[in-house]
Amino acid sequence: MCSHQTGGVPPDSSQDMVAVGDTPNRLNGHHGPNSATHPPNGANGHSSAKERRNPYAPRASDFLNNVSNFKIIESTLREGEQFANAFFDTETKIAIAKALDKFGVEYLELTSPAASEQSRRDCEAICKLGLNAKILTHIRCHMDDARIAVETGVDGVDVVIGTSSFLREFSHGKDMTYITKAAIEVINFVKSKGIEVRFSTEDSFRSDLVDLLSIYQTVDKIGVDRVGIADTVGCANPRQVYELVRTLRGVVACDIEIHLHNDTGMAIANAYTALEAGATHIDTSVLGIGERVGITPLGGLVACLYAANPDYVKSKYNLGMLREIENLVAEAVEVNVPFSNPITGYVAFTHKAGIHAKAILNNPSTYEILKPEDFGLTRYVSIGHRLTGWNAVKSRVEQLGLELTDAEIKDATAKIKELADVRTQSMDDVDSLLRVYHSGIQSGALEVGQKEALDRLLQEHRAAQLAAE
Ligand SMILES: CC(=O)SCCNC(=O)CCNC(=O)[C@H](O)C(C)(C)COP(=O)(O)OP(=O)(O)OC[C@H]1O[C@@H](n2cnc3c(N)ncnc32)[C@H](O)[C@@H]1OP(=O)(O)O
Ligand SMILES: O=C(O)CCC(=O)C(=O)O
Ligand SMILES: [Zn+2]
Repeated sequence: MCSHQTGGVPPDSSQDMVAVGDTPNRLNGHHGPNSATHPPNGANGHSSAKERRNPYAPRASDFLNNVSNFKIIESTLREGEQFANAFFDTETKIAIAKALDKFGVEYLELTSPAASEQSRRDCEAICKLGLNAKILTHIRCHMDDARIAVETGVDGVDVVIGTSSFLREFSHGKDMTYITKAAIEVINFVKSKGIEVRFSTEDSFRSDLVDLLSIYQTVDKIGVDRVGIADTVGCANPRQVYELVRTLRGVVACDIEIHLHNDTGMAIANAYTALEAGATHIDTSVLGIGERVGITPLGGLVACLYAANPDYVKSKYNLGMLREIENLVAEAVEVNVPFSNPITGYVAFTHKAGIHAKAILNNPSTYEILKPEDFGLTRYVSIGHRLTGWNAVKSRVEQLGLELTDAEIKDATAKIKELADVRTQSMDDVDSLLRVYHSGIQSGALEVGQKEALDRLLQEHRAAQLAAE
């Protein structure tokens, strides 16, 4: 495992690619009329929703749909602590809790105070921080745990018990009659303390539907604040999630939370679908950490819901903090942010192929559904490779303040490709080539198509550089 990472910044960003939006000063040049840094459509070049209506875009019109009306129950400090690499000392827990609170999640779920004496003390300490987020703790459906939980100062208690035949037989060994009785007792007890209570069935998607609906109906009638569905083994697909949540929505009046494991890579899609079907609360953890491969990742869920309704997501959460939070947690559990992570993966906003680069430079909406600037991040266009095109090179020529005709730029592009067929060219390599090409043209030492003359100029340039070093 590696220890440190820097999500959101391509590793060689200074080497072989250019940040679109770099200042003229830094690039030692000016912006021409078709400058790559000033796409034509609006401030950031993204078209407005009205301008480009997509018939397949998410619809919020369905009366059950909560895609633009949900709350996040952030469980890094509970489910996340179940991640194989996790050990959070008090200081780290507090740092994570504060960061998530600043980000704007509505709830923080903490490890059961019954787990250990330090867990109980940490739970109390986080309750005393006076955060905006409501603090929940997560317990077994048992009075012993409930008694400890309500003394910690939490705003609510999340109660869970397995209902699938697997867990009834091999975990707690209790039948539905016992489970229902225990649920009623624990819920009434927590309610009597004047705090929120949620009841959840573990392994819901491998439980009997009649059992599930029956127990949810019972706890709803006695005034539980929320019921929870859990895809504990990550076996559910979006259609199954939609059907179960929608069915439950017709049976209970209280809020519906969903907890989704990512064993088959479905956790984000399933969370989205659950909201479409009427779920109100989604469990997340930073980077998805949790048991095995974990649960719905906070960043991935935010990306998905931002794509559906950017204004709503921007109004709720401090999106510029996402990278910092992921780095904080990644460091705490000694993992890297994955290269392909939504939003913060180091290539999340890097465009490479010439066809993409041209369109992106004209209007970023062509190949981007998320605006990097909304997350405090930067878009990059990679140039020094064999898939480059003259439009990307032209944008660099303009950023460098060089004056070349289109024919000359195409000629220089051919040279970049030739060199990049041998090895990827760093940004410095590209810049040197363009400067040498430009001065060759200016001095009359070079004309379009004079390959050998260009090779000679480049060799002279390299020799001069070596001598200077
Ligand atoms: C799917 C999930 O992630 S659920 C949340 C998981 N979280 C945790 O496990 C929190 C950390 N856990 C712990 O610290 C410990 O497991 C404790 C303190 C909860 C219990 O520890 P122990 O008493 O030593 O029991 P152990 O962990 O070996 O077994 C779990 C016990 O809880 C019972 N149990 C399991 N799930 C539940 C439940 N949802 N409700 C009530 N009892 C349960 C089991 O039957 C078993 O009881 P037993 O002592 O009669 O055998
Ligand atoms: O309490 C819940 O809803 C979920 C518990 C859990 O972590 C799981 O079932 O995977
Ligand atoms: Zn879980």
